[in-house]
Amino acid sequence: MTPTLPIGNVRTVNWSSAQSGIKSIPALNVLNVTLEDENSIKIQVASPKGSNKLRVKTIELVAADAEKAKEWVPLVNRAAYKDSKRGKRFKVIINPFSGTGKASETFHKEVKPLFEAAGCTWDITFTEKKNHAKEIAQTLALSMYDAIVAVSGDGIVHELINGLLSRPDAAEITTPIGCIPGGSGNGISVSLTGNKYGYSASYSALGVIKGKPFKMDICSITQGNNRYFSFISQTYGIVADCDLGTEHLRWMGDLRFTWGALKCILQGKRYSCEIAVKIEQDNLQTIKESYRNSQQNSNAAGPPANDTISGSIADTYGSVNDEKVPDDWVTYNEDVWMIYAGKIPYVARDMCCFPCASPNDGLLDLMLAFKKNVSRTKAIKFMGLMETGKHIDAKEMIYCKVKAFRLTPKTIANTYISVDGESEPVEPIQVEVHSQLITFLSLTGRYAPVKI
Ligand SMILES: Nc1ncnc2c1ncn2[C@@H]1O[C@H](COP(=O)(O)OP(=O)(O)OP(=O)(O)O)[C@@H](O)[C@H]1O
Repeated sequence: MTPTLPIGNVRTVNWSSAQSGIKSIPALNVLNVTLEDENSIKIQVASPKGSNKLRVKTIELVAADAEKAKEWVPLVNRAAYKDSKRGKRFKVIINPFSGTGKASETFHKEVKPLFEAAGCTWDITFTEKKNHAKEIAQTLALSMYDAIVAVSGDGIVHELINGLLSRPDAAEITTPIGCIPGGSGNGISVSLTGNKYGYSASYSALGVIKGKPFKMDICSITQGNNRYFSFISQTYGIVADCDLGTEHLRWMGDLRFTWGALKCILQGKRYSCEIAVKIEQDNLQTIKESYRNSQQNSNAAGPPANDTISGSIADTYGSVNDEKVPDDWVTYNEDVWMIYAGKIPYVARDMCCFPCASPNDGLLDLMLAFKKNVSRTKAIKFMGLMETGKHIDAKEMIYCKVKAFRLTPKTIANTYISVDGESEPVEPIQVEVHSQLITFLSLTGRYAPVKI
C-alpha cells in the first residue's frame, strides 16, 4: 500500500492500495499516525461502531517511498488536530454514583481506549461525597493539565465550575472542562456534542480529545445570604415540579417527567409570583436571526479561549437582598405556568428548551408563560414541542434574552425552585449573567448547532 500525501486543507486522509484502490478517512476520526520504522505507518482511527459508538481501529500501511512517508506522517497529524492540542493531559473526575452507577465502567470501556490511542495522558479521581468535585477544582494544580474531564451528570460539572470560580486565581483560569455523559441528566454533554451523540461516551470523548476551547457565560445566583454559580438553568413552575416533584419516581426512568407534567397540567396548577427582568432582546424573530447568523459566521465562536476571563465575577446588579431592583427592569406580577431561564440549548436528550442559547452572548435565554394564556390542551402541546425547540414559536410563550432577573415566589407549598436541576429553597432568588467565565471543550468550539 502506498499512502498518498494529503493536499492543501486536508479534510480526509487518503491512501491507495493495490487491493482496494483509494481509501479515505475523515481527518476528524484520525487519532494518531506514527511511523513505525522507515516506511511502515500505523494509523489509529476512531471508527464508528453501530449507531452511536466509536471504537479504536488500527490500520497498518507500508509506504513505497520512505522519504514521502516521513513527510506524510506529521502532515496528517497536523490535519487531524487542526486548532486543537494533540496528546492532551487530563484530570479525569468520575462520579461512581452518577446515573445508573456505570460511569467508571463506561470510562474504562469506551473512553480510555480512545484516550490511549490518541496519546493522551490522564489521572483519575473518583468523587467520594457531595461537593468533592468542588474541592478538587479549588485546589487542583491546573498547570499540570490541559483539561478537566468530568465523567458524570451535570451535577459534577456544576461543582467543578463553583470550585474554579471560588479560587483566588479564578480570573486567570483558562483550563477547559470536557464532559463525558455518565449521569441521568447530561444536558451539557448533549449541548456540546448534539442530540444524536450527546449520550455517547465515545463520541463525547472524541470531542474532548479533539476539542477546541471556548468560553461560556456563567450565572451568579443570590438567595438568602448564599451566592454561587449556575451554568444550565433556573426554573419555577411546571418544569421544576415535573423534575424535582417526581424524584421519588426515579424507577420510572424518563417517563417520570411525562407523568409529572400530566399530573400538574390536569391539576391546573398555578404559580403566583413576581418576576423582575433586565430584558436585552424580546423580539423572537431578531433573536432567531442573530442565532442563525452566528451559526454561519465561523468567527462567531467568541474570543480566543486562552484569553483570561473578560467578564467580572462580581455582581453588577447587587443581590436579592437589595430592597429594589433597578428602575429599567420590567416587573410582572401575575400567576405563571412556567418561568424557565437557561444558558445551554439542551437540558437533556430530546429536550431542546433553549434553542437560541449562545455560550458567550453575555445573555440568558428566558421563557415565560402566564397561566391565563395556557389552557390544559396548550400545556400538553408545549411540553411535546420542547423536544425540538419549536415551543418558542407559540404565541403564548415569551422568549427573550436577559441580563438578570429576580424571582419572588408566592406559591410556596408543593412547589420547587430548580437551579441546574438541583432543588433550592422556594425563596426570592436573583440571577445575573457574567460574560465568559469558564472554558469548555467541543469539536466545533461552540455548542452543537440547533435547527431553528
Ligand atoms: N461518592 C458520592 N456519594 C454520594 N454523592 C455523590 C458522590 N460523588 C458525587 N456525588 C453527588 O452526586 C450528585 C449527582 O452527580 P451527577 O450529576 O454526576 O449524577 P446524576 O446521576 O446525573 O445526577 P442527576 O440525576 O442529579 O442529574 C452531585 O451533585 C454530587 O454532589
